[in-house]
Amino acid sequence: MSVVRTIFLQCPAPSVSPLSTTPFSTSKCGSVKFTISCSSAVSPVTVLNGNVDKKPYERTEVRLGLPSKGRMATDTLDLLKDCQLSVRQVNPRQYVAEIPQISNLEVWFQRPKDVVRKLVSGDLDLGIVGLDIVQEYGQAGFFFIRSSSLQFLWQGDDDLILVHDALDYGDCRLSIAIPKYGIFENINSLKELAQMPQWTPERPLRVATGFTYLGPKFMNENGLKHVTFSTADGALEAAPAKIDAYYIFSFKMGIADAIVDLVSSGTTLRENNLKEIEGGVILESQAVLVASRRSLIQRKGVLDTTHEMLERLEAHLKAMGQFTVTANMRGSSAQEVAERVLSQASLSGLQGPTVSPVFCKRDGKVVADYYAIVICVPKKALYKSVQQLRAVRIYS
Ligand SMILES: Nc1ncnc2c1ncn2[C@@H]1O[C@H](COP(=O)(O)OP(=O)(O)OP(=O)(O)O)[C@@H](O)[C@H]1O
Ligand SMILES: O=P(O)(O)OC[C@H]1O[C@H](OP(=O)(O)OP(=O)(O)O)[C@H](O)[C@@H]1O
Ligand SMILES: [Mg+2]
Repeated sequence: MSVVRTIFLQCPAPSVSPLSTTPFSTSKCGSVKFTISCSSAVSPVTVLNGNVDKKPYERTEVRLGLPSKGRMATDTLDLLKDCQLSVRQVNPRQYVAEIPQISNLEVWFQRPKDVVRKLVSGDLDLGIVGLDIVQEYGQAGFFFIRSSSLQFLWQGDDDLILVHDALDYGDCRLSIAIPKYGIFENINSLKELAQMPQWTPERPLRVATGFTYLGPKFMNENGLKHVTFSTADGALEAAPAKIDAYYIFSFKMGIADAIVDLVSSGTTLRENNLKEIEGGVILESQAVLVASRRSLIQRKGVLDTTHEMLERLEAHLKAMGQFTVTANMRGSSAQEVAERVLSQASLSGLQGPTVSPVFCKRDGKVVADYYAIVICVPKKALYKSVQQLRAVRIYS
């Protein structure tokens, strides 16, 4: 198994900063006004989610947070299983499990947002969640790595490290959506939405969202003035069980003009007569492996565990993207068959093909009229490659 990404940490004597805390909500984001539709008034209280003990670093085990429920839960366990990292949960009702292949690793099942909060608080060292959740709840800052190698020099002050930013499931986007009807009928871009004369300080654009950090931040960065936000927190307890229901409820009640929510197939938007607009995608998201920066630097075993996981994930994801195509082809020699295959544009970059004679007995003699060729092609090139193999009469 080859190491595709390696982590190389080189840091000056690290300083231990005080425990980070996660604010309950963003009360202001630039000039965008932000309101919360909870029944009780929200004062600027700091709510600790995680270890309030000042010595979280005394534990010796490495902790990995995984989604306890929701659409990411099963897919995450399946991915780990495919990487020979099966999670052993002694009792499905228990929130702590283990991965026997990695010693000293404890798995904690948590809601996705709590995985991120606990990474920031120091209760977890590693986690697998959607990028949307990392950006929304790890807002203290994270270090984004987007290279085929994780070799980096330590810099910055960020709490979270994106160790793997594309685990290939949980694909969705965080998007602004508006009604297809009424005053929005001819509005098809963020620019047009921003320029609507309807929005004033007295009558702002009202946006319902569960993304109370990313939503206002995006509006602010894109120069949308006169916007207020309401969130489902609190309202959820009152009646609707689903956040979608809260949005629809908000439209029906006339208390929201737009939403900021996750979209994948677009079915939910279509069913509710809503549409996305040009320039309204806030974030493209998929499952990621994220780590606490402090744990990577300070806690014994975290770096090794991260290496091990990364190596297995990379090997699996790389293999998933490759297909082996085997075909028999008539030819006069292995060399001639190989030349024919490599004459095709989309096959010529291959390191292969592997060509082997296929023997049969004719007139008492063992002969090889056919050759078996094996090529390895990326998933994206599969269709084209098969077409090109057909073009050289591979299946004669
Ligand atoms: N429609 C979707 N298609 C694909 N991935 C999605 C979709 N909706 C959400 N996701 C991804 O799955 C993650 C978990 O979403 P899920 O709906 O399971 O949990 P949740 O709504 O955050 O749960 P809860 O609010 O109950 O804790 C999201 O953070 C996102 O990354
Ligand atoms: O584009 P689509 O494929 O229709 O998916 C989008 C829906 O998926 C998510 O909701 P989810 O089903 O997770 O329910 P939730 O509101 O309870 O989180 C999201 O909040 C959207 O409502
Ligand atoms: Mg959801």
